[in-house]
This record gives sequence, structure tokens and C-alpha cells, in this order.
Amino acid sequence: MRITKYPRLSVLVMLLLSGVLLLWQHFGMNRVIRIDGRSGLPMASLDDRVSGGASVARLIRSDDTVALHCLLSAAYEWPFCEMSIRLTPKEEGIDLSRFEFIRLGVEYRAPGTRNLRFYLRNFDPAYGKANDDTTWKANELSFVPAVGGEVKTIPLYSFNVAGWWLAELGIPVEHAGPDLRHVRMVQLSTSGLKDPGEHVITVRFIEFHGKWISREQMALVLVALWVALAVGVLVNDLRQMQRRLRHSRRREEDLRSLTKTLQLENKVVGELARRDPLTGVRNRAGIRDELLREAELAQPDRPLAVIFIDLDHFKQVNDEYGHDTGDLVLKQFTHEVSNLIRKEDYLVRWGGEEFVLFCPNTALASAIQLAEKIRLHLRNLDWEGGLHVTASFGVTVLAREPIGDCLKRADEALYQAKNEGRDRVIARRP
Ligand SMILES: Nc1nc2c(ncn2[C@@H]2O[C@H](COP(=O)(O)OP(=O)(O)OP(=O)(O)O)[C@@H](O)[C@H]2O)c(=O)[nH]1
Repeated sequence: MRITKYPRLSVLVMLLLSGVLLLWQHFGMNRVIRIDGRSGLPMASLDDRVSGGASVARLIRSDDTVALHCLLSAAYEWPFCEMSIRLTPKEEGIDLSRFEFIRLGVEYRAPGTRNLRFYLRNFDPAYGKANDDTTWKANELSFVPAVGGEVKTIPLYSFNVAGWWLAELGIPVEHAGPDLRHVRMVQLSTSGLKDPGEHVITVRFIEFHGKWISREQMALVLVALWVALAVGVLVNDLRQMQRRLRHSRRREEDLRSLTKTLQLENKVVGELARRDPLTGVRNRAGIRDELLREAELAQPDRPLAVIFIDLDHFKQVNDEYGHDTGDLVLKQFTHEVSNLIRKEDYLVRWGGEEFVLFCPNTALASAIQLAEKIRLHLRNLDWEGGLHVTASFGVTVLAREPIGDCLKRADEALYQAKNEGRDRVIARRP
């Protein structure tokens, strides 16, 4: 499962996993090492004869039990009998530090006090020799065995290091504490002041109980897992934020370029709406703003000339040569006229084959001259398809009047030109 994809699910799974692991650690994961008559471990007995005493210890194994029969003698100052069990031939021994408690199925029959000493002998080259078990650390516990087949349970933290061992070997203080990491031997001993007579230590079993994974280890594992998960979720959040930021930036850029395109398109569409699609010159709507502006700017010493131009007998062109030829004539007309006027003049298709020329800062006489020039140019032109095309002109200038009155006057002049035979220029003063 990818944390990056399902952060919430990961937390839920982690919660469940933690619960399961904790419960498992608490109720399961049990680890038990059992020593009994069937274990087949090497066992031995020892008595105070090694120190000059007269006690006699004997080890008797049966199917289920191991018994140390000891005839304790008062001949020696510190009489003792003991049995020892080698847990492993390996030098590193067994690590009992993670075990929690010992269950002792041990009985002790004795004439006087009934306490026994239990030793866990730990080997460490820092203070002992591998081949001399007397140098192995004597982790010691004194206890009174249960009676009547009961079992004694003792926590492992109850062990201390035997004072006599520390003193005999002159152990430095840094090695004086209990150590159960390399236990190689278990011992049960009558040691201490005991009444002479028959002492019998019967071992049914010795069990070391622990967990495969300690609570502390489990806590560490869980903390590590949670930290890893938290880091994963945080990194994921960070990445998502970066991704969203990148995405929104991209969208912003897209929107910006879209707006730009739309603005451009609007401009183009606006421009197209202001122009005549056939000839490309302005149409009425396209000249409106400029015309109003020029009308405002017009003064007696800076007049605005208006020239109405209408192609003569254009219907005949269409009828005789076809509409397409008519279109070509209209295009050629605007092309020719555009070449004859200044760039500040406006040629406008007023409708059909009728055009208006607005010439700012042009007196009536100049406007008439221009109209004449255009008229002559048109009539002498080689038209498409060898046609002969002429035009009529109505000329005036704008006085202190509404622009509509001026247009009307120019239109009337044109009407007159038509009536008087066409192919001519008629001017009207305001
Ligand atoms: N080919 C073409 N013809 C057009 C266009 N617009 C208008 N016309 C034609 O122009 C002709 C104008 O005819 P009329 O109004 O009778 O004018 P005329 O034939 O020029 O006669 P006069 O103006 O009196 O000289 C009509 O036949 C219209 O169909 C256009 O965009 N293309």
C-alpha cells in the first residue's frame, strides 16, 4: 500500500497493526526454556570435600526428576552440597536478560532451615575464564522452595551478585552488577549455615519465561513505524501542496493566455464588424466614431469634406457580366480610390455600389478637385473584363450643422449628378 495514495487508510492500518502487535506481545510471543530430567543437559554434584570437609553429595536422575542427595557433615566450617546444570557448551551462553521470571519446580527436604541458593553463572571474558566456571559471575538468589509440589515463581530482577564471589575474585566495581546475558550454568546449593544430616534437593523443572520481543523493543518498533508513517504523510502532504500549486499556476497561465487570445479575437471580430467583407474598406458602423470625432474637429479653416460616390449603371454590370464580375469591379474600385486619397482620408462603403469619402482638413475646392481626379481615373481605367465603368460624385463640406444635414446635402448633389447624365461631379455649398 502506498502511503502517498491513501494517508488516512495508512494511519488506520497502522493503528490496527499497533493494537494487534501490543496485544500479541502482551498475551503471546512467549518464550520458555525448560530444564528437567529429560533435558539431557550435563549435570554434576559438588560438596565441601573439595575444601577439606566431609559432606557427601550424590546426584540421582530419574525419568522426571533430578535429585541431589546430600549427607551434610559438620566437619567443615562452611559445609555445602550443590548441583550444577550446564545450559550450553557455547561460550556465549544463553541470553536470559530478556526473560521476565523463573518458575521453579524444586523441593527441599532438610533437618533445619529450608532456604536454598540459586545461581545463574554468567561468563564474560571481561572478568572470567571460559574454562573455569568458578570465575563465571554468580548471579545469586536465596529462596525457600514451595512445598507439596507447588511451583515458585521468581522475577529475574531479584538476582544479585554473590558477595563471596566478588570478594574471592576481586571483581572491579564496573563488573559488580548482575549480568544475565551469557548464562552458561545453573546451580542449586545448600550453602549457608545448615544443620548436619540428610538434605535432598529435588528438581522437577526449572523454567525461564520471557517474550521473543520485550515490551520495550516492541515500543521502539512501534515508535519507529509511527515516525516513519508521520514522515511519509508529511512528505505526501508537502508533495500534494506543491502539485496543487503547480497546477493552479498552470491554470492561471492558461487563463491568462486564453484571456489574451479572447481579447485578440474580440479585437479581430470587432475590426471585422467594422469593415466591409468584400472590399475591406470601412462600413457605416466602422466609421461612426471617427466621423463624430472629425466632425467635432472640423472648423471653417479646417473643413471636413464629404464626397458621395456611386457607380453608374452598376445593375447593368451585374446583369450583363454576372454578380462575380460586379464584385470584382467593386474591389477594383476601392483599390483604385484608396490609392488616390491620403492616408488620413476615409473611404467608406455606404451600401451597395455607393461609397462615401471623408476628407478631413479639405476645403470644398480641393474636394471637387479630388472627386474630378477620381472620376477621370475611373473612366480611363482598364477594368476587369474590359468593362467601361464610370461614377457620379456629390461633394460638400461640413458647416456648423449636424453631420446628417451635411450627408444629406452630399447625397442630393450626387442625385443631381445622376440626373444630369452621370459620370460627373456636382458640388453643393453648405
Ligand atoms: N456584384 C454586386 N452587386 C451589388 C452589390 N451591392 C449592390 N449591388 C448591385 O448594385 C446594383 C445597384 O443598382 P441600382 O441601384 O439600380 O443602380 P445602378 O444600376 O448603378 O444605376 P444608377 O445608380 O442609377 O447609375 C444592384 O443591381 C445591386 O444588386 C455587391 O456587393 N456586389
